[in-house]
Parts: sequence; C-alpha cells; structure tokens
Amino acid sequence: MLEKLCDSLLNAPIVRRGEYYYFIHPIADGVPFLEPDLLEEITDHIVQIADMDVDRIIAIEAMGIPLATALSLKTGIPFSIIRKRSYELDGEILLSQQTGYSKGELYINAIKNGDRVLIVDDVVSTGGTLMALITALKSMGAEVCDTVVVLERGEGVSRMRDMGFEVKTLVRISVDENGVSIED
Ligand SMILES: O=P(O)(O)OC[C@H]1O[C@H](OP(=O)(O)OP(=O)(O)O)[C@H](O)[C@@H]1O
Ligand code: HPA
Repeated sequence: MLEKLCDSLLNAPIVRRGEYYYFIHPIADGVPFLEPDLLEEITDHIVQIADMDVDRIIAIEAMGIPLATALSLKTGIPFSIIRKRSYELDGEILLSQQTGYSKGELYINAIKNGDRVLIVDDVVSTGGTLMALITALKSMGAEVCDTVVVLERGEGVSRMRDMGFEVKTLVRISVDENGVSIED
C-alpha cells in the first residue's frame, strides 16, 4: 500500500535549514517534479480514509494545493486555499504560522458559520500550522470534519492528539542527515 509514495521518500535529498533536516520531495515541495501516478495513489487513499461528506476542502498554501486540486476533481467538492498573503476582505482572519524552520502569516477567507470542511496538507512536523488553523476555523464557526496530512514527522501529531486535535496521516517518517526512513 502507498508503494510509490514509500519508494519515492527513500530517495529524497536532505538539506539543512538551521538545526532542521529538511527533506525535499515532490509532494512536499513540487521538486523535482510530481508524477501524476504518485498524486493519484495518494489522493485515492485520502478519499478512502477521509470524511468526504464536506462542503469544502481546505488547502494550506503552497503544497496543500495539488492535493486539494486532485481531490476536488475526483469528488466535485470545491476547495479554498489558506493564503500567505492578505486580500483585506471583510471577515478575513489572520493566523501566525510557526514551523520547525520558518515563521509567517496565513489568511483565511470565505469560511462561514456551519461550513463542513476537510483540511488537507502535505506534511505535519511540529503541528503548529495545523493547530493554529483548526483553532481559527472553529472560532469562525466551521465544523472541521476531518484533517488528513500525507507525511508525519517529529512529535507534532502526538502533541496535537494530547491537546485534543484529531489528524490522520498516511505515512510516518523520520529524517536525519542520511535521509528519510519510514516508520511502522
Ligand atoms: O507542522 P509544522 O511544523 O507547522 O509544519 C508543517 C507545515 O510546513 C510546511 O509548510 P511551509 O510553510 O514550508 O509551506 P510550503 O507548503 O509552501 O512548503 C507544510 O506544508 C505544512 O503546512
Ligand atoms: O522537511 C520538510 N520537507 C518538506 N516540507 C516540510 N514541511 C515540514 N517539514 C518539511
């Protein structure tokens, strides 16, 4: 299961970002290129495990976008992108994003009270991005029906679960200077 994803991870190059060993992979970076077969394998799997009875798929810029696009084409469900820039629209919500290697801002638009949403993203590491997003969506009155992330590394998911956030992941990995390993 998820053979293409697992095989491709074993060849991912590693670069250092400060203290963080950053893996470079098609699904997490779009580099060197994303094969349609790999995207299909992943999104077919997501459709099987996720609650797809939602009004909207929510993708985090940038690398949630190919996932949401493929899922939207498969299911007919529209998607919204949580952007890294402001549109200054009424009701726009700003959240601060902190990952293991960067700090930034994310902007939520066009979510209204009662919307049923599915969040998709490529990687969860510290869990900082997802926890901030889920909290903000709930405060806007959205029902976060499911959260699915392709790759899990580090302690973010267990931290999220300890704090009452639910998240499904496809593959758990560890990363060091030698490369990516797949965990059971
Ligand atoms: O669990 P965390 O520590 O919060 O890290 C996870 C986030 O980091 C990456 O986003 P990044 O900001 O690098 O954006 P990108 O999608 O543009 O690569 C990834 O796509 C997640 O959104
Ligand atoms: O190591 C990583 N690589 C790509 N995307 C990521 N998002 C969080 N960590 C990573």
